[in-house]
Amino acid sequence: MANKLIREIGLPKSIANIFAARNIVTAKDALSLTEFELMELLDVGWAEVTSAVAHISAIVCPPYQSALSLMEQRVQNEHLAGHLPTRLKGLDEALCGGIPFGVLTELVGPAGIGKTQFCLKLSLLASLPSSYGGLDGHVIYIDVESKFSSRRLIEIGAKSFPEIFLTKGMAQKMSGRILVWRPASLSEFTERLQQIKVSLHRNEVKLLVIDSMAALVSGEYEQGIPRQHPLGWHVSFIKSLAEFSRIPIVVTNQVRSQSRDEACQFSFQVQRWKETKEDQARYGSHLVAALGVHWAHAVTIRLVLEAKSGQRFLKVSKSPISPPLAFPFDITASGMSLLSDDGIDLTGPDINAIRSQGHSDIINFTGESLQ
Ligand SMILES: Nc1ncnc2c1ncn2[C@@H]1O[C@H](COP(=O)(O)OP(=O)(O)OP(=O)(O)O)[C@@H](O)[C@H]1O
Repeated sequence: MANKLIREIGLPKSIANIFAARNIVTAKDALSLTEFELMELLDVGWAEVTSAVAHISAIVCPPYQSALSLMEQRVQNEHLAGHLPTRLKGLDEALCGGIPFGVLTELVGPAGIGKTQFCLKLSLLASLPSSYGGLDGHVIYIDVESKFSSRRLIEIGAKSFPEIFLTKGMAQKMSGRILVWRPASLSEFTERLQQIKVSLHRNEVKLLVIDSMAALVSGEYEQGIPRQHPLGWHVSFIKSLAEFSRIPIVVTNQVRSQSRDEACQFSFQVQRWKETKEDQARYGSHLVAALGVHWAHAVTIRLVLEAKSGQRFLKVSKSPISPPLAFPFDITASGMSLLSDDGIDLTGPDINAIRSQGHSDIINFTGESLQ
């Protein structure tokens, strides 16, 4: 605004020419001087100077906006704040439409519980034509652990959307929209992330998946909690990327055992540690998300995938719009499916607990491994 050119802001030509002749080009140049200085410099009267300054100020100052007009703008922009439906009815209802645009959604859970399966399905849904309820866009899938399986992707597509995937050429078209990138190191990831805004725009990307964020720093936590968060910069950058690009960003996070040091760094926390141990005994969980508190604050939605008594559960553990809920689920050839769309209410430590009870019985998929 301050750099607006004086010749373009509708001053009477006679006075605009005098400003130009004295090399006062922008609104900022003019408003940096007092009226008296302007009178002296331009060699014009008080009335002309004050009227010109008032005109320049009125043009460059952002106008007041009423609360009503701000609300109207918000309603108008609501289409930008959309959702990617997961097609898991209970979850979509809880999240008021699905995975929201413009924020980070995290999937956390033990190995083999189904995080990648969920990400594959979301990628397909984002690439699907809008006539089929998709976002009709590209997906950038950052496959940190080389777990992405194109055969499994096509299998989920063919079983979930046979009308599209069994049409000639469509499987190629859909999978061609999913751009997979495997960073070799954290530094390569960091470098590429800095340029990703351009890729998101150029490729009309409608979903960004990072599977998994924790794997980028695997080993960092083995010696206890690091002093500085190794992904501190990335957390802020990815969050701002979601806000800037208005697309859903889904990241996976792994689990690790909670250490005693972590639960009671100070003497007053010893009681808390005892309670934690009791909760762990009661809830059968000693697992926490691999990336710590700093990361947890950055995510808007946390979905915990866990195993309890040999059954998989998907929990909405953090959401600004949904109460904490749990849905039993299964993984079939068509991907994840909820066994019930009625969420079970969660309270207390149950909300954040990450269990892996009877986990080994359910992750052992005996079918052909798809790469
Ligand atoms: N075709 C299929 N049919 C049924 N279940 C399958 C099929 N393919 C994979 N699974 C299930 O998905 C599980 C693997 O899930 P996934 O790879 O998403 O785990 P993850 O949570 O991403 O694990 P990690 O943290 O190790 O990456 C398998 O253990 C199996 O139970």
